[in-house]
Amino acid sequence: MIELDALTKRYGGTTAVDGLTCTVRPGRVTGFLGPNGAGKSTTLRMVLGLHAPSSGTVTVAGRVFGSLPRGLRHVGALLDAADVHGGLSAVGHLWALARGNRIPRSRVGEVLDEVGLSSVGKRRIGGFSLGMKQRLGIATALLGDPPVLLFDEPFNGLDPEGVLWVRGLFGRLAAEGRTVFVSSHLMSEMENTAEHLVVIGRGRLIADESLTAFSARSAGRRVVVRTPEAARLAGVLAAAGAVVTPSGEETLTVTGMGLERVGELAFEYSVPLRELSGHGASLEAAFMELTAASVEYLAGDRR
Ligand SMILES: Nc1ncnc2c1ncn2[C@@H]1O[C@H](COP(=O)(O)OP(=O)(O)OP(=O)(O)O)[C@@H](O)[C@H]1O
Repeated sequence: MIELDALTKRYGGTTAVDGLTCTVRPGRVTGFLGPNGAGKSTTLRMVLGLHAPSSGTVTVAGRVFGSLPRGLRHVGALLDAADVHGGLSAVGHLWALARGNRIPRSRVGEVLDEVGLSSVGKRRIGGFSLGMKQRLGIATALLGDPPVLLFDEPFNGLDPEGVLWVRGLFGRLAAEGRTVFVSSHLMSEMENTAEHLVVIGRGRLIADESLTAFSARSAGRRVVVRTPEAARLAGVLAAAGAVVTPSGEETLTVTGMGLERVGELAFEYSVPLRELSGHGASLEAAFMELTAASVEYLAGDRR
């Protein structure tokens, strides 16, 4: 597992990662979510020992990763798919890495097969599309058959078929008992990918919970109630602190009060109901709301 303890990184006056504490567990896909500039890449670089923390610690399987020999066998990572030597072939690139990490050559063919690049293995990487580079980056991460895998924005440049394939792959890797930590700035990408979420904003932890718990929190935010006595019910609900908006002759939209309480009050005041339903914000909207205060740049500078 990956353990972050009060992990902090400062660049001059900017605090990119600010006292982050969490544990990323094996056997499930953990989504690492945050708006642009939240500190995701910086965190992943510290996990890999590429950047030293200003304070706090991060360990992989109980050890600082930089101190582990033959790194690719312990942690596989896709950070920046474009960061490859364009003059090499995919096979050449992977061979070089396999040699440096004492990984058998046979793994090169296996991982190219796994990511669907076998037929272009001998072609120069410089001619690859962004999606092909993403696949090569994933092949690189898988090369050492590591128990811990990090992926920074792996969906970038992938077509819908590619997105589905990556989701399936991550699910399989997690089911094999590996730790799979995947960053994204889009909740929609994580919705069908991750089982657990770590959400950050401006370098700070905002949420560390299952996707189910996150969904439950965002569901039922708006209650729609239909009754022939809409005006009377509106008065009762407003007096109890809800914000009530009529949306039709018999229909009210209620916020600031849960579905159960609306039902209880209607019962208490003998208001007959024809509909009582909870409507959630989309997960994307819930995520945006959660991180709104920590977005680095807002359109129109609405800060
Ligand atoms: N080498 C650096 N020098 C100075 N500031 C940096 C450096 N690297 C990152 N930062 C700053 O740290 C903050 C976090 O950046 P980081 O790239 O980790 O965020 P991110 O969540 O990965 O964003 P994105 O989704 O845009 O990739 C930003 O304000 C960024 O400008």
